[in-house]
Amino acid sequence: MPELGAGERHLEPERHSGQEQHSWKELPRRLTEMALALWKNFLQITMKRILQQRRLSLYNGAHGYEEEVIKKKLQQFSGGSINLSKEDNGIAILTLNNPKLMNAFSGTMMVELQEKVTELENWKDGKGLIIHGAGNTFCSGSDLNVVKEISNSQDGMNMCMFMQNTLTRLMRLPLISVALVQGKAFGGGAELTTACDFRLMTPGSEIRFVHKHMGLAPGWGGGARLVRIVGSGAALQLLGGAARVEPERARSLGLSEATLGAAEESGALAEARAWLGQYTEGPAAVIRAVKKVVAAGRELPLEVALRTEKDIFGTVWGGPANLQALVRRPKHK
Ligand SMILES: CC[C@@H](C(=O)O)C(=O)SCCNC(=O)CCNC(=O)[C@H](O)C(C)(C)COP(=O)(O)OP(=O)(O)OC[C@H]1O[C@@H](n2cnc3c(N)ncnc32)[C@H](O)[C@@H]1OP(=O)(O)O
Repeated sequence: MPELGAGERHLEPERHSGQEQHSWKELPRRLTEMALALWKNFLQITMKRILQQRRLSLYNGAHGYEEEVIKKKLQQFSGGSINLSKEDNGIAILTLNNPKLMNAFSGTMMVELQEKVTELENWKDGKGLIIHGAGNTFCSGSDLNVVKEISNSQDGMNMCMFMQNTLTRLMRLPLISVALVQGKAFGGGAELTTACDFRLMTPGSEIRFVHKHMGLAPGWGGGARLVRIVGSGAALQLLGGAARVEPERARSLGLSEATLGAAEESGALAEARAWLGQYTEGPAAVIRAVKKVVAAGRELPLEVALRTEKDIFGTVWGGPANLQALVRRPKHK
């Protein structure tokens, strides 16, 4: 062994007592436990972030999205209105009201749609929503007079982000939503139908993603949602072909749930109410919980969706409706 200088010492391999040798063997298990704990912590943080994100808009300042600036620009283009009627039975009717222009969206209608979605987010007794157009037609997309005025990149991107924010919030409302399609749902109007949970069509009505003919692709989120509704192949055909989708084809694609008997407004609305009523019968808290569970399953990664479902379950378990049912003991014949 070489001689050491003052203050130096031999670096001997550490010798361990029996107990210390035992703890080294435990190391893989302890490391696994630590890794698992870290993974669970990561998942919980991710879930919290996703849930927070879901409450925040899709776009914000980080994306160069200045909402007040955009709203001010859109409000320069007036015309038509978005009317909302919230009923005691928990069903709301939202009417796209610009019949002179086939219910095309003016700038002020885009801003009003956002305001109505905010009102619906704050309606705690809401269970269902029917969106339809005035004058026996659904919606012809953006008002082309407005489109001409905002055809520059910045304004176009701003309108795109504004409408995506609004339609994403519409899609996530804790209400079961139906687009009642009479007449034409073209361009942005077709995209609006995909932000609803269901579409019901009247005889002779048509959903058509005409974007290609406008030198465009969808911009209100309708492309992404269409893929989730009909699959990527059918979505590519409908978008690439700017295809006319009449009630029968819509049914076969799963784009529409039913073709109604009535073509005129009052009859079609009555049928749509009856159809939706099948799924909104019951306490608002329960119907809203059901929609939230499905919305989570539709959008979130499985483990996050499961934890979200657990949290939602906790809001109804032992609640008034649950306790009353336990007393009633309904027979599900
Ligand atoms: C992200 C997509 C989004 C965007 O890029 O911002 C869009 O949605 S772009 C717009 C896409 N929509 C269209 O291109 C539809 C254009 N309109 C039509 O194809 C037809 O109007 C119709 C919907 C098939 C109905 O045809 P018809 O029944 O023959 O009625 P008219 O054509 O006579 O329409 C009546 C009246 O309404 C005016 N109109 C219709 N759609 C729009 C619109 N999108 N913007 C502005 N004005 C529209 C039409 O011009 C008629 O008015 P008058 O000419 O004054 O009579």
